[in-house]
Amino acid sequence: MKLKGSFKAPGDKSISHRIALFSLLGKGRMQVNNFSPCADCASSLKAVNLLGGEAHIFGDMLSVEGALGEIKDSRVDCGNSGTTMRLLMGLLAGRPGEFCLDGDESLRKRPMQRVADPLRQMGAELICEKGNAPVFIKGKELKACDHTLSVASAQLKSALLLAGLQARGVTTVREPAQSRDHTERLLTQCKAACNGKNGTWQVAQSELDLPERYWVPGDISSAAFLITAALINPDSRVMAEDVLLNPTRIGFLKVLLRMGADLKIEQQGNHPEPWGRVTAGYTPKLEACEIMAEEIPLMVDEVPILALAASQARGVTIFRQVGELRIKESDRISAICSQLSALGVDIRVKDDDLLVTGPAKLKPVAELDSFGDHRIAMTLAIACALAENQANIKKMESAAISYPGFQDALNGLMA
Ligand SMILES: O=C(O)C1=C[C@@H](OP(=O)(O)O)[C@@H](O)[C@H](O)C1
Ligand SMILES: C=C(OP(=O)(O)O)C(=O)O
Repeated sequence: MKLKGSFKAPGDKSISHRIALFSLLGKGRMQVNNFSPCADCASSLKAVNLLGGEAHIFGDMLSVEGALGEIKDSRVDCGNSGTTMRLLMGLLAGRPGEFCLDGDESLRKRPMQRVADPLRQMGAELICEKGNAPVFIKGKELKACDHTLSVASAQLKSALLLAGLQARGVTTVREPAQSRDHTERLLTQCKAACNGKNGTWQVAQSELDLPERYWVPGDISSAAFLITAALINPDSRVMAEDVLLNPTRIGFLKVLLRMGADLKIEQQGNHPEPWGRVTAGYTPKLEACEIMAEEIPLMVDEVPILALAASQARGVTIFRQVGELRIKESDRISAICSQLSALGVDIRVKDDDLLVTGPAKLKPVAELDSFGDHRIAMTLAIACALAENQANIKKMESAAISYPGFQDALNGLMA
């Protein structure tokens, strides 16, 4: 299969979530262009409107009003979105009122204790039985805390920084390795009392001053599927335009460059975040490499598609310490191992390391399972395109959780 041409991924999901949810702590009217149309961000928008905010979407243009109105419903369904739930835990912990955050079957299995525990240290009152959703919150007056996180998680960091904006004193958050920094960037743009560097951030009580206009660059995590597809399919060359190039999100591009990929990264702007263009061309001789534990948070959502790239590289690619992937929308380690093995890939787990030996010739299969996980679904769709195999991928529709136009974008490049 040959892929040719350029494409624009939808607005970045992580940034879109934050833009929407932060409006609950801000003032002013904001117009957001290229807001993500995905199902996960729709959960955040719904939450904003229930919790007294005002968010209206027209195509990919979002209009949000910072002033808080009446709470319409304090029970919020976060759907499949871990980001919506965890950020709301931090945001609501210091708000007067009682709230209940729930989600779908997958979200109900994901750990919330890691957020609840440090929030309780700040005086928050939260109940999440066995550490899972539903999460009940009784808003309390919060006091600042100095947190040292045991896991590099941007969702956990963000929840604590959002709580810190409502707490008495200066809240410090230290992470063991750098994770995506959209919260820190946006808080700075909203003139919050915050500062920091190298994985240590401090915030003090502040209201957010929402920017009048905000443009969301394309989602590099969504673009990753089509970029990788071009690298592994003969005669292919694609260009991802207007895409986010934040250094804390492009770990997978750096790994692919180490593997010898024909990749060109051109930064074209720095506002509101670094963005530009990525060109990817077929690379017949990808070489295996070792990916260190501290690199994983910088590419955490790209591990499934990178594992497929590794299956086409010569030698053993080792992803160190990928345990966090077990607690995403599915157990992504088990999902990629079982599904790529079914396609004939030599893929194994040793402790928390993932080992992929290539190059593999993918074999045709009748059926594959995404386990309802969007990133697994899109990885398998790219694998099937490479194998020229029309397998039925169970719950392929889950791709819309982050990338509603995925199939059309892939077809468009194949035409
Ligand atoms: O903060 C965010 O927007 C996200 C952080 C990551 O999760 P963790 O921070 O829990 O690793 C990532 O997997 C998720 O897709 C989005
Ligand atoms: C893990 C993801 O999202 P969330 O944690 O917000 O559900 C993802 O988009 O891959």
